[in-house]
Amino acid sequence: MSVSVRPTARGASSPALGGEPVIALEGLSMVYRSRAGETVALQNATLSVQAGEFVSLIGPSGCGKTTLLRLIADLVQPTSGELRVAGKTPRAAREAREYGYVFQAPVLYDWRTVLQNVMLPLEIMGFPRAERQERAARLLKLVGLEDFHHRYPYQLSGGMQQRVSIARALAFDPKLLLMDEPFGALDEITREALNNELLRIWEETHKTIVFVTHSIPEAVFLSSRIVVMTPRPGKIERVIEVDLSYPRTDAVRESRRFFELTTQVREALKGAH
Ligand SMILES: Nc1ncnc2c1ncn2[C@@H]1O[C@H](COP(=O)(O)OP(=O)(O)OP(=O)(O)O)[C@@H](O)[C@H]1O
Repeated sequence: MSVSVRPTARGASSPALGGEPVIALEGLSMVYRSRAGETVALQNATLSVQAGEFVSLIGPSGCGKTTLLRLIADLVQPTSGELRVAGKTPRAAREAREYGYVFQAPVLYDWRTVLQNVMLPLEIMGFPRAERQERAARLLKLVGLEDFHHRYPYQLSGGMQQRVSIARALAFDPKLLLMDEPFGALDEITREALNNELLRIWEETHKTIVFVTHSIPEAVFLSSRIVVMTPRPGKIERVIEVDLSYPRTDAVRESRRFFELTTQVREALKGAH
């Protein structure tokens, strides 16, 4: 896979990348109905994500971040509004395997090796054996696990298991990666290491990433834009452009601008309350 150098702060100028947005939502609402009553999980959300952006969704518990990701992934259907993913309806996008999904906890099969876990979606879709192996090996190299093909999930740390999940989510080489707080359960040091890894993968593969997090520094470090959400009803409060240039290194975390941006996001979250 070739490594490309991105324009600096490409997120800040991402609309200039042009073309059809990878995700376009307009006036999107989602109301869950249960015996306990109705919950407005998302109200009148409008957002568009361009190819190659790294967009984080941040907000307090229950503000609809997972719901928004699940709507994009066609795991739930909106109550009203418009949603296009890769120019298609969410259903058509799911059927065309336009996205990969990484869950909060790694969902791996204990009885399959790392390699077999990554090959699973390809196996289900009937890819020939040689191609399955070649793709899975390439993806494991991408996530830094080329020496762990024949280990089982229980033999890996939590961070390594999430890397396997990321490799598997990329099996069909989707344009879009949806990540629901994938590093939330990890200690701070491992989390920062995986943040660095994820940015490297993003820069190498040119994916579009939508990333849910509760962590302000994580959102600022990774994103080209941060979508700040409010709870009850879940709304998009503000979208903050992150004008830090890529590639981002650990030094970025200690820069004045990083501090200013984390403060800006914190203030927006407070305002949202
Ligand atoms: N299947 C469901 N049925 C009923 N209500 C639901 C369902 N799923 C989510 N909700 C409600 O919708 C709202 C938004 O939930 P969602 O999981 O999207 O929030 P979130 O921002 O991802 O929260 P967290 O940060 O805690 O994961 C919450 O009030 C939640 O209780």
